[in-house]
Amino acid sequence: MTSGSLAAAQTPTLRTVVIPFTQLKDKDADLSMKIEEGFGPDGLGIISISDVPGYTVLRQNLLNLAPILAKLPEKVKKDLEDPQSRYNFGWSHGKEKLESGKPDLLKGSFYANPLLDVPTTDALLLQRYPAYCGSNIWPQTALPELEVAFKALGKLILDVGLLVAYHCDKYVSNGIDMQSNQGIEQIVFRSRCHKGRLLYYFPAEKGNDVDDNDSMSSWCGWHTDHGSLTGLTYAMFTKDGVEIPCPDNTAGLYIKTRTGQIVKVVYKEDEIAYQIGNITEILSRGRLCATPHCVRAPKGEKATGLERSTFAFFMQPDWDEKLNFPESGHVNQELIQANELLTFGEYTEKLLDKYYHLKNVDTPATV
Ligand SMILES: O=C(O)CCC(=O)C(=O)O
Ligand SMILES: [Fe+2]
Repeated sequence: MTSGSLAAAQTPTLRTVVIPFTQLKDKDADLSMKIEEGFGPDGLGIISISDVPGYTVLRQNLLNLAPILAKLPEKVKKDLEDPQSRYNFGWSHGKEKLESGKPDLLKGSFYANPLLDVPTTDALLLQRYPAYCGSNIWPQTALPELEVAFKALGKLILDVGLLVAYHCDKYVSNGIDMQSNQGIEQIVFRSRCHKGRLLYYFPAEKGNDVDDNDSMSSWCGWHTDHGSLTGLTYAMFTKDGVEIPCPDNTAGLYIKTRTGQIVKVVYKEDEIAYQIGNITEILSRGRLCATPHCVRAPKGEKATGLERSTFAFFMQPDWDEKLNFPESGHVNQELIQANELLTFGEYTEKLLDKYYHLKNVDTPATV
């Protein structure tokens, strides 16, 4: 056994904190214990919502399309690319970099705003914030079902996410003075630049493990998401397009807890998982913590031909949202002067200026 697989074998597998939808939609319910257990300073960093009406079918409808999209002719996929937005809209394959610095050919992504096809036509804004303000590109002839399925699932994950955000705000405002319109719920509700990402992890070829360094983050590198809140589906594993249960239980999503322990997290197929992004950690003054996570590829014989499809929905503030940054004690605070009022777009721009070399290190649509 190599050191990497030894580490995986010793890594505990933990269940997410689960909130049934009926409780979540009750605005009078006191979910503070669960929010703290999931997102608080000692929390695991992930909460899943069970029994969301209509979710199972919408998940299947979209995830089934990921392998079909990835196998469209190269020419068709090329027409779905958008270099202007640095591949933050439409099809993206091999445009991002892995932790090793090599181009990421392991997965293909399709990005779109599930709520707005054209968030703005302002040329200056488009030039300044192409990753946020760009327009959707749908495969209208090659795969017309994609637009319908993407928008339907995205809308549902956002609606449930707004309820999660409501309960997060209730928990946070219990401890600190927060202006009512500065909560996550309002920020997410007002935004015009949400981003959905349909992910397809290509299968390993026989005898050619994707995981040459045997690391935990072999399929998707360690990162925290940049925005407010991320919704995640349970991934679908397929072989030759036919759904199968994942044959390697060390493959999947891993999280680094607040104490630095790495755990594999599991949730059920019909649950929607939510994680906290960096901006929420900053605005909540650390009461809700961003979630470091990565994805481990399956290994060995069993991995041959195994494909993984999933969907992430990045709920992020509008580019124009003025953010009330705390004076101190948060990540990236060196970028912000005391009492400086920055919009989310300006803040992202500063991050990109400072960390340009990190741009596209496996965190597209997140910075
Ligand atoms: O593939 C996954 O399950 C997670 C992907 C992810 O973390 C991301 O796209 O930010
Ligand atoms: Fe992520």
